[in-house]
Order: sequence, then structure tokens, then C-alpha cells
Amino acid sequence: MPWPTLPIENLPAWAYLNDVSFHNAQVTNIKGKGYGVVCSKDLEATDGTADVPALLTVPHDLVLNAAAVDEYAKEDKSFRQLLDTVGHHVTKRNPSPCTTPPSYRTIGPELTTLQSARADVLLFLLVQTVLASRSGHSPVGVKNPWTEYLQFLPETVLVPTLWTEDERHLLRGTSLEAAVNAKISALDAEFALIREKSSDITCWFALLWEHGSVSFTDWIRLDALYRSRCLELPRSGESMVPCIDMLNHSAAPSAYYEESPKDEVVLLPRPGVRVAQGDEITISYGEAKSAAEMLFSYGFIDRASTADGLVLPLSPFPDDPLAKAKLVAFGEAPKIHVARDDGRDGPIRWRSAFAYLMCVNEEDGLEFRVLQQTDGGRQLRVFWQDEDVTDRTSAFETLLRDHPLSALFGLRVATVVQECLQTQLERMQSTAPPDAASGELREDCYRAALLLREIEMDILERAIEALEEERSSLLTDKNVVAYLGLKEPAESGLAGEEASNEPDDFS
Ligand SMILES: C[S@@+](CC[C@H](N)C(=O)[O-])C[C@H]1O[C@@H](n2cnc3c(N)ncnc32)[C@H](O)[C@@H]1O
Repeated sequence: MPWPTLPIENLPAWAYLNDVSFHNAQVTNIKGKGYGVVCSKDLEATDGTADVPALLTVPHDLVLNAAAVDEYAKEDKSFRQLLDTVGHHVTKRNPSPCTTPPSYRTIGPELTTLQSARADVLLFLLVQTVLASRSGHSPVGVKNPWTEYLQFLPETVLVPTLWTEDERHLLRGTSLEAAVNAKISALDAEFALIREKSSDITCWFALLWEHGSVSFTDWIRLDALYRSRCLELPRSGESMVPCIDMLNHSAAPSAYYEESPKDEVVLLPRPGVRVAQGDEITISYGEAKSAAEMLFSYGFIDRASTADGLVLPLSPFPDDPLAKAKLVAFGEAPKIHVARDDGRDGPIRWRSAFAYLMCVNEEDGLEFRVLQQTDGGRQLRVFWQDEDVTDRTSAFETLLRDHPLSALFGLRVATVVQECLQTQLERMQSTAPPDAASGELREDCYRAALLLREIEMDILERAIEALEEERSSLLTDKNVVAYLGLKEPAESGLAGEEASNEPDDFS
């Protein structure tokens, strides 16, 4: 659909009409970053916490989240019908802070409705965009301040879900390769579901789908806009806030946002900062985000503020007869997290809760039982050493700790993780990106991908080294030595029939 746009010069009028107040600050173009907010008068904030005038104040009723979408739906019967059919998240009054990065939440293949706060907001934005792009036609829904505000937002965001296939190829071997593919598949499933469900409602069929009005790219774009602009508010949770979402990120931010006692969202200068007239006011998008997370969510990497780390998917052994049961019992996508302690100074550490479950088997004491329930249902239960650990499948590292063969299990896990990282590194090394951006490759995407590759290659190399040290140390453990038959089995009492002289056979 043609993306409706309004010149940024119209924003002050929109702000005035909607009670958004800017105080010595204004939105303007910033080279290389799209729009941003600059100081219109020298700013010198005191160190004290005494009342500081807000640089920007946004009334609570403009904050867009699932609760707000619910309110809009009360005034708009047709939108309510769409929301009830396709999505509708149940809103809690005081949402707990979100722990999973929204960017990495994916939807499984069994998608039947879109029940998330994000999906409700996206549906709302989709309808508003269609309403805005239909100027001249008879209105089909109720317009609101967002119908117009949307038109100030950029047409594209450089997040990898909106990169071309050639640009995405630059991510081969990085942690984003699988994450971006999974995200695009999840978006595709969402879009198919919206299409299927809303096509049954006559007015929405006409509005959304007749003449191919809305395309999959529109849905990807809305998702990108949401991901790159939503904030975590202390009380209102994950939300989009107009005008506050015009602030760019910096490793040395000059401002921060919070919710006032009147539930307005306010932008305040950081204590002690000075910003000269015409200089940009910035906030922090988070200090603990990795380069991959920054690129995935915002479409750029700020080397000065990214934490060294990456997350990779982990698959169970293809020949493990318990693989499926382990996956079901684990209940979430298995991953390996690699990160440096203390941001960029500490040693590289890794963790992978699934790797511990993955590396034990029936002969070690792992058992799955299917319990028949009184209501006819069946339930998978997990036992470790005859103890029911169904609720602790992510705690196998701890569960294995007291076992006499804990070092052997540790060795298996370290080997599996090292192999996974090594495969990833080799995949990255096997694809050399071109020397420069050309043709289909946009310069910003090319540079961001190269930086990500450089950062992740370094992390992978260091993690592989650390794992090699860990394995070497575990290989000297007396129980491991005995188990692997590197010593005489008779000496150990542990090796038994399973002793092997093949040191690499840990699986
Ligand atoms: C919340 S919006 C900020 C306003 C945005 N610049 C605009 O034009 O509407 C976030 C987006 O701004 C851009 N951005 C923010 N901080 C940036 C930075 N330090 N360097 C480059 N781009 C940045 C990225 O495109 C990001 O996805």
C-alpha cells in the first residue's frame, strides 16, 4: 500500500492540537539517523533532583499499548470486531517488566490467533495506516491522533527483516542469520492468519484485501516500526509514545524518559548534562544489548554501547531417540548464550540450559513417562535418578552437579557447545562478503553486517578457546579419565562396561 507521509514541519501543529508540549526542544533531520530531537536553547541541567522542567511532555492518552488499543476498540465497533476475531490480548493492570527481548519472541507453527500486546498494537497501526492512505474515500473506521502521527514516521527502517535477500546474505554465519529467518517465518504466519480471519468480515475484506491493498511488506514494516520505536515504561509496560519515539540513541545520552505522577510520559535532562543550542538530545536504548540485538531491533550498531555477546540456536542430536521428548519437556527454543562478563572487559562465559538436558540419556538416569490423567488427558513427566523433575528441565546443570559423573556430563556439554560455536564460525568464514557495497547492497546495511561479523567472529573465537581450556581441564578429572578408559578401568570403579578409549565419543 502507498505509505502515507506528512512533512515533519507539520509536527508542531499536531503536537499543539494533541497537548504534547516541547520545551526548548524540537524535532528535525539528523544526518544519518533520520529524525531526531535537538535543543532549541542552550541546556545546562543541575546535578540536583529538584524540579527540572521536562523537555517534552506527552499526555497518557496518547501512549499506545494493548490497553490503549482496547480503549480505541470500545469507540470503534468495526475495529473491535477485527480485534476480537484476529487477536485480543488480555491486559493486566500492572504488567511486569518484560524479560524476553521483544525482538526475539517468535510464534510457533500452530498459530491460531494473535494474542499478544504487540499484535494488538500492530493491528491497530495497520488499520490506522490504511485509513490514512485512503484520504478521499469514505472513512471506514474512527480516526484518532495516531492516524495522523503515523504519517510522520519513516517509510523504512534498516532492520534486517526489511533488508533485501542479497543484504541478508551478508548475515550468513552470524547469530542473526537464524534469528532473521525465524522472524520472517513468524511474520509470514501472522500475516496469513490476519488475512484468513479478517477476510471473513465483509467490511475488513474490502478495506484490507480488495485490490491487494495491504501486502506482507506492509506487515513487516509495521513490525519493524513497532520494534524500533517501542519503549518499556515503568508503569504502562511496552508502549509506543509519540514524539518520545523521535529520540535517537547514544552511549552518552543527555536525557531519559519516565512516567510522571499524572501518568504523562516526560523527557528529562540527565543530571549535570549540558547540551548546546542545535545539538542533539539523546536517550539510551539499553546498555546491555548485544550488537545483534541492536541491529535486529533498531537497524544500527553503536559499538560504544553494545555488550559483547551473542545467542545461537541449539538442536538436539539428530540420532537421539529422546530428542523430541527433551524438546517438549524443555518447553522453549534451545539456545546457547555467549557473553563477556562486565560488558567488554571480563572473560567470555557461555550458558545453555538445554545442553545439559541434551547430554544425558536413559543410561545416565534420565527417563520420560507419560501419565494418564483422570480427565483423559496425558502428561509428559521427566525423571532424573527416579526423581520427578518435570518443573526443573531448565535446571539440569544444577541437577547434575551432585552426580559422581558430573565432570563427564560437563565435558559432554562443553564439547557440544564448542562444536556448535565452531560450526557457526566456519560458516561465517566460508562466506567472504564483497569488498564494498554495490548494486543491491545499501551502504548502511553493508557496514552494519560487516561490523556484526567482525564482533561475532571475535566472540566465537574467544569462546571456542575458553571452551577448549574448560575441556582440557575436565579431561584431567579422575572420574572422566576413568570413564573414558584413559586409566585402567579396575582403578576407577566408575568406568565399568561403558569405558571407551575413544576420547571424542562424548555423545
Ligand atoms: C525510536 S526511532 C528514533 C527516531 C528516528 N530517527 C526517526 O527518524 O524517526 C529509532 C530509529 O532511529 C535510528 N537511530 C536511533 N539512534 C541512532 C544512532 N545512534 N545511529 C543511527 N541511527 C539511529 C534508527 O533507525 C532506529 O531504528
